[in-house]
Amino acid sequence: MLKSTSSAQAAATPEASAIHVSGLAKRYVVHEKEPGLLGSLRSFVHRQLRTVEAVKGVSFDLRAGEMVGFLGPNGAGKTTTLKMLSGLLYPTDGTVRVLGREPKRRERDFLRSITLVMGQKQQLLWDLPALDSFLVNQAIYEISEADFRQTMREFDEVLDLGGILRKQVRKLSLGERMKCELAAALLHKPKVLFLDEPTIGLDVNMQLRIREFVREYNSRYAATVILTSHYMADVTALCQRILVIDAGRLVFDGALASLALRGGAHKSIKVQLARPVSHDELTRYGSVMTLEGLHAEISVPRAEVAARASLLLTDLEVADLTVEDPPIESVIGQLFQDGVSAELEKTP
Ligand SMILES: Nc1ncnc2c1ncn2[C@@H]1O[C@H](COP(=O)(O)OP(=O)(O)OP(=O)(O)O)[C@@H](O)[C@H]1O
Repeated sequence: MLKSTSSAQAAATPEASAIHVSGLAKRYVVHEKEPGLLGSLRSFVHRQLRTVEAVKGVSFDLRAGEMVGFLGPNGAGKTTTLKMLSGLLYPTDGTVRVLGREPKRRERDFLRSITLVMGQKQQLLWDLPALDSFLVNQAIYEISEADFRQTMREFDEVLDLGGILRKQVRKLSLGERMKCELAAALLHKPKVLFLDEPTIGLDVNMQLRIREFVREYNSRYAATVILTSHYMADVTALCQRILVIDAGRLVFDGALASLALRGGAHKSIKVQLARPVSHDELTRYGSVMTLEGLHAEISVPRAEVAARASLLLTDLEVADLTVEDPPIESVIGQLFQDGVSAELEKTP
């Protein structure tokens, strides 16, 4: 697994970690059945079982107050890992400690100090106003009336909950519901947050609002946060360190910047042309990523950016030219495409 030096230096020792994970593994045994009645009968007589290795020997340590992005393609093992960290699933193998406790024991103190928010699952009661679910949580977590009011005021400042708390949850928009879900999950002021796709399906403004809320909560309460998101903007806005998991294995643990640099052996030259140029013509300067009308994006080796840009400016009529790092999602996408996990496993 690849570790960037900066993160290795910053990494917590197991004893001092808010979250300590070592050799964590989860295997699911899946019952497989052919479709149809015949399949059901066959499976009744002879059960076909298959083992899915969802998480394979994952290890990392997080310091208290650290906010880490947990990335990986679909089915990589992110949700399974978060469920093990929050005690919803028993690990098949390995050690997990969250604030010194073993999640699978689901001890009272442990449950009071964590929260798991899953963007795709809802915890609020569907037919009741969100406020009713908040009151249920107030009772469950034994939050005093004064603390409850104070927390509601704080959350309202960032999330603007005013007009929506008394509406039936099923009548809320997705964004409004997500704001309430987050607030309800954090009412008891947990010290550790597992956020699984908290912004999924939300528009850009609402994503910003949720991000702002998470940032504010993290800085106000020094909470440790693990965040999964398919929106890289969430991760780049909130996390300096990222963990990348692929096919159940941790393939990168380090600074976001160093991953961008590692994957970014290329840069993008974006040009606005003054007159149309053919695709073939542009390939002389690099690999043409897009060409739409007079706008083109060309990927060039990092070391040759200056030379290629100056050639472009000399040869063609250019109205505007900018040089940019490729977006981090394309860097990560490229890493997976190149079969990087196999390659990185060999990296000491
Ligand atoms: N309850 C289950 N029983 C059997 N297999 C499961 C179960 N839950 C997850 N899996 C399998 O484990 C693997 C990891 O799934 P997981 O949900 O952890 O991935 P993920 O990284 O969260 O994916 P996504 O980004 O799509 O949510 C997948 O192959 C999935 O099919």
